[in-house]
Amino acid sequence: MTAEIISGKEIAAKKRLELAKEVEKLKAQGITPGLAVILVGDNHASKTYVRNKQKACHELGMYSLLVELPEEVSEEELLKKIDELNNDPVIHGILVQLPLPKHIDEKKVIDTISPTKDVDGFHPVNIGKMMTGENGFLPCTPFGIIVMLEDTGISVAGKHAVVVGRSNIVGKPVGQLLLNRHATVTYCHSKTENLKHYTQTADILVVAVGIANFIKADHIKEGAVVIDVGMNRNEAGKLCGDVDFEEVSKKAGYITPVPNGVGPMTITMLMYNTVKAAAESINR
Ligand SMILES: Nc1nc2c(c(=O)[nH]1)N[C@@H](CN(C=O)c1ccc(C(=O)N[C@@H](CCC(=O)O)C(=O)O)cc1)CN2
Repeated sequence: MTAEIISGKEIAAKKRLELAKEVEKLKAQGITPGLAVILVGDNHASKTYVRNKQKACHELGMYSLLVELPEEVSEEELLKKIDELNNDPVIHGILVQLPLPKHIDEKKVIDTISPTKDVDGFHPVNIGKMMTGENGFLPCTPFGIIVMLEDTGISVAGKHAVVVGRSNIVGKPVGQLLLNRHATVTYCHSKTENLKHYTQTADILVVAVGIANFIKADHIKEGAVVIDVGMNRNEAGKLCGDVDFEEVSKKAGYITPVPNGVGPMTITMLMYNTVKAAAESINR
């Protein structure tokens, strides 16, 4: 079997066309969705992601504000800036690009963002809402994975979904979102014994471990849906995922590539959440 490629790039482009129309409608009502991105320090990768977020805003006709703070900024100053943005009516969404320097408590920072502007979906209020299935903001990468599955016509209900990785940003929430859609979910992680025992029974396998080419063909079941959230550099410095695409794509039913798989969906769902925040601000 040769897997069908799920192109996040193509699905993201289609979703952005739909979003552009929503932005137009909001603008006709006098509201321009506005996103504030806070970048602390000069991490090269973070700068690229932030630039791409700004570009996406501009392409959709949204307002984007970049707040650049030096690596040495104090936690207090950062929290003060967030508070200012919480009270700024032209800003509907706020995100602090991660990772943050070691001297800043990430949890405190996330907790300071107003849940109504938390377009990353990382605030405990939004995480709680996700768990109970209430209306809130869903974290962008897990949300993007669900949209990719839906767009490809892959049904989740009743399927065995195995998530390898348990980060707060990807692993835990993607398992919850799959559970909310009636999958039977198994979480695996670095302490899991006999990983293959679980991955080989997965109808849907989501991998977010941060180890290049970690998942091999013998980890998966013939015809499985394989979602690769990894973003690593191989020995040659080439971008690659957590899944050995070369061999796994010969056995899987569907597979996401790296690049152009899950990655482009992350920024698209961020735009979606910002438009949603702007629309919901009308009724407050
Ligand atoms: N506040 C946040 N910080 C971080 C998040 C996040 O969702 N919110 N996620 C990641 C970084 N990230 C967005 O911020 C992100 C990473 C990768 C991509 C992407 O499109 N990747 C491309 C490849 C890019 C390349 O060539 O290097 C792909 O997979 O095709 C988008 C967003 C950590 N921080």
